[in-house]
Amino acid sequence: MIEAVGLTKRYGDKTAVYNLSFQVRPGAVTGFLGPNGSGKSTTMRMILGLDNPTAGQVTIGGYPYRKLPNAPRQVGALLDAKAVHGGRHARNHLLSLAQLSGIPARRVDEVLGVVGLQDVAKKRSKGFSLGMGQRLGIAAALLGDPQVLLFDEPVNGLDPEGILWVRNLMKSLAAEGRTVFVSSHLMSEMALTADHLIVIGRGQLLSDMSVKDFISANSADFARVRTPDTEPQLREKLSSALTGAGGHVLPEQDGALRVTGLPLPRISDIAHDTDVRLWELSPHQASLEEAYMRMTQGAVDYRSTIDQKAGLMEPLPPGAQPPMPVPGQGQPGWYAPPPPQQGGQPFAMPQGQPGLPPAGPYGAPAGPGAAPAGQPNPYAQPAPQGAAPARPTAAPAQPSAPAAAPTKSEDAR
Ligand SMILES: Nc1ncnc2c1ncn2[C@@H]1O[C@H](COP(=O)(O)OP(=O)(O)OP(=O)(O)O)[C@@H](O)[C@H]1O
Repeated sequence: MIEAVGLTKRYGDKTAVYNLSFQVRPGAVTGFLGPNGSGKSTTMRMILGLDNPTAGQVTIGGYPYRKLPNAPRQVGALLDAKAVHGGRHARNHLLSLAQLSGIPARRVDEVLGVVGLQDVAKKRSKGFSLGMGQRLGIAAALLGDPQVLLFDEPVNGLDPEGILWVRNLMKSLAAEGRTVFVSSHLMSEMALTADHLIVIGRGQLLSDMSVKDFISANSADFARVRTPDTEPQLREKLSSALTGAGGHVLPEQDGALRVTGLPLPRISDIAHDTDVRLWELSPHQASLEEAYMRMTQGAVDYRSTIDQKAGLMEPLPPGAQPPMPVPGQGQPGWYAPPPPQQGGQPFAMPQGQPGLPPAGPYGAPAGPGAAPAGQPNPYAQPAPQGAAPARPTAAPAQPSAPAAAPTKSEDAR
């Protein structure tokens, strides 16, 4: 088991991880999710002893990584697939790692087979594609047949078949009773791969629960209702009637209404009773991707500005309509509205925290992410009430590269 308690990491005045406490249990795949720069890699480096926590601690099987007996045989990790000597053959790369850890050479050939690189074993890794590099990194993680495995974005650059292979590999490693901790940006992929999810934003814990609980807490059903575009007053009329009947109504970007709290037949009856024609009445379920976006939207550091494409766009011909955005399909700035529980938490709380105090800054639950005694929360700047999170007007500076040097990452394997 991996256990973090009050884990905090500061780089100068930058707080990368703040008071993070969680457990990663054996026999399950635990997904580690968070937006760019939220502290996933930093946390993984601290787990692997590549960075020292500023405060708190993290242990594997009760030991900090550096004190773990025979660590390379107990813990395997893929942190940075590019942390490879490009001039070495794939097999030689693995062989050198194996020799450093007292792992027999035959194991190298076994893992090359497991990751499907046996045919390119004698090729220099600098000629490898992104996906082949990921496979080589996974082979290195598996080398010591460890009980604890950490993967930082293992599906990065893999084709659909590779993604499926990684998914099945993670599951089978967990089914063998191993501890599998895997970071990703892809909620949809994690929903298929992981049993448990830990979500962080700006270095703080946002959610710690099983995928099953995450789905039931966040996949609210809703109805999409459209009235004739040509008669906006009908939309207003229906909206008031639905609200009066106890529904919760929110506008969609394309002019439709998103209704929760009323079953479809009731919506239909209300429309009929108020003499409003409908162009659409359809059942929907908020996707996990939407729930994740909603959960992390206050903790996103790097956001694109709208590309104005000044002078590049063809003017629309007179009378033509711009293309309709499709809800949930990633149009810039579109987020699902909050789930139906009005006045409740915007998202479900971590396990074992019933009756938590109100959400902390950036939607972080005040419980697990709350400032430890005597330590001010560096993120505790009040967000403007009711306002969307501020968007930078210019692209922010590129975050500095993580500190883990290739040699260090190799040590961790
Ligand atoms: N060595 C370092 N020195 C200074 N700042 C750092 C260092 N390593 C990470 N950071 C900062 O800490 C924050 C967390 O970075 P980290 O790489 O852990 O995030 P992440 O969640 O892994 O991001 P991504 O999903 O983009 O890989 C970022 O703001 C980053 O700039």
